[in-house]
Amino acid sequence: MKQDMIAILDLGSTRNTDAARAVRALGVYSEIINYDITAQELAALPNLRGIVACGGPNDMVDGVKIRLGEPVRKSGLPVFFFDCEDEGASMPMPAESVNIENALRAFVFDLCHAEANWNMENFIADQVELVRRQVGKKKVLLALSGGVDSSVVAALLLRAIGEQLTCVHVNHGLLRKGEPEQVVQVFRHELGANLVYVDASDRFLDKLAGVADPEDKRKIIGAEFIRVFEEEARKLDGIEFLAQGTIYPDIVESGTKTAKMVKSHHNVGGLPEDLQFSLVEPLKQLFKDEVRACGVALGLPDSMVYRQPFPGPGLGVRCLGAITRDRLELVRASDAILREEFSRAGLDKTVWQYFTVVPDFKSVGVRDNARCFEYPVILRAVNTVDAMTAEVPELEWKVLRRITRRIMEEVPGINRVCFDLSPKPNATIEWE
Ligand SMILES: Nc1ncnc2c1ncn2[C@@H]1O[C@H](COP(=O)(O)OP(=O)(O)OP(=O)(O)O)[C@@H](O)[C@H]1O
Repeated sequence: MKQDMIAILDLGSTRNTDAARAVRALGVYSEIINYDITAQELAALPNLRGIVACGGPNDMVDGVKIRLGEPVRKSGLPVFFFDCEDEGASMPMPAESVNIENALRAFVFDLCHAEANWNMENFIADQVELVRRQVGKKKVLLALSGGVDSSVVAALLLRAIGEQLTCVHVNHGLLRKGEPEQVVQVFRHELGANLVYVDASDRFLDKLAGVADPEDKRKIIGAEFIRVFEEEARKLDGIEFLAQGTIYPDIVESGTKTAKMVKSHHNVGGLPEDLQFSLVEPLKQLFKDEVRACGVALGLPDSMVYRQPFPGPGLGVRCLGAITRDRLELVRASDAILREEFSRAGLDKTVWQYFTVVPDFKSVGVRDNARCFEYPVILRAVNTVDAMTAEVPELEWKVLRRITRRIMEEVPGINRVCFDLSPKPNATIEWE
């Protein structure tokens, strides 16, 4: 293993993540570990040089106050107390962030003698070694959406185990223009992956026919995805592992031993009992920006690595009400124009998320000197830091006018373009 490690011991702090990021900012790899880690688990952590113990308000578990356990005390490793009031503190709590940073730096380098060798090359080399050790000669299955996380997992596993990996990409008919083609091009043709491409569009759209309620739509799409994936998995022989694009924020949001759940994390959950695989999750310690850096280092195209967030149910929640094929095409075509023009204006680098929505009602207009009765399209663009709140950025009229003109000219069936000015709250980012 190439990287030194400093472990962040979770003693109930709300700042474990900050601590991990602070250590990584010094160029040293860090992982968060549970307060009740055993001596054996501790000994298994590769190149562990020291421990940052993080105490805080969540220090009561099942009515008992948690404290530094015996395995850590007896490990002989240097311990730094970060924002921590444990009586065994070896350092006073620094008052200011600059002091914390200096104290942490002195701890990591002078006391633990860690080397600043955390970088993507070393991370990838270590994960390749760990995956090979975990998987041996066995086969691994990956549901590849073409999103950032599963794409980076695919690229990493291809490097680690090549032929032993099979990727399944499901086209549910709700993907953006060019997306399934890009997945096939990049993974099958450029990276030489075993890729099963399933065109299940008809199946999904038939199931969704006449379903107008957004929650019902999401449920149907999720359930059908599991069914399709299960069918494909059953066709393959001798698969023992399932790879997932779990990343660190997924784990934090699912709750740790000391922090409550924010939201349940859904990867490819819901497979039947007899299809339970062991999991391979090589990105589970990475933050989103690090996942992107990893994708770049593995040679994935920028358009895949820096793509904007896209909901699991895809365009299905942007084709409002009961989905019809004609309106879905209007969403797809207008979204492609919006993305093209945002990228031309450089807005793809500054705006977090941007897309179009097509409602299920028409309005009156004029086309070729005659009355027309067609659908409107709504443009949506938002900026957010944490997706809990979102603001609408000020865009140049010039850009909005150009998008409007192109949609009117190039997308038959649209006679009106609207711009959604609503922040979150009271609106949400997506319409459904
Ligand atoms: N159309 C699809 N084909 C194959 N796998 C899919 C598809 N959609 C979702 N998945 C699988 O389900 C996982 C969770 O999907 P979700 O839409 O929540 O994306 P995510 O967590 O943002 O991950 P990603 O960035 O890989 O899309 C994906 O990582 C992928 O493994």
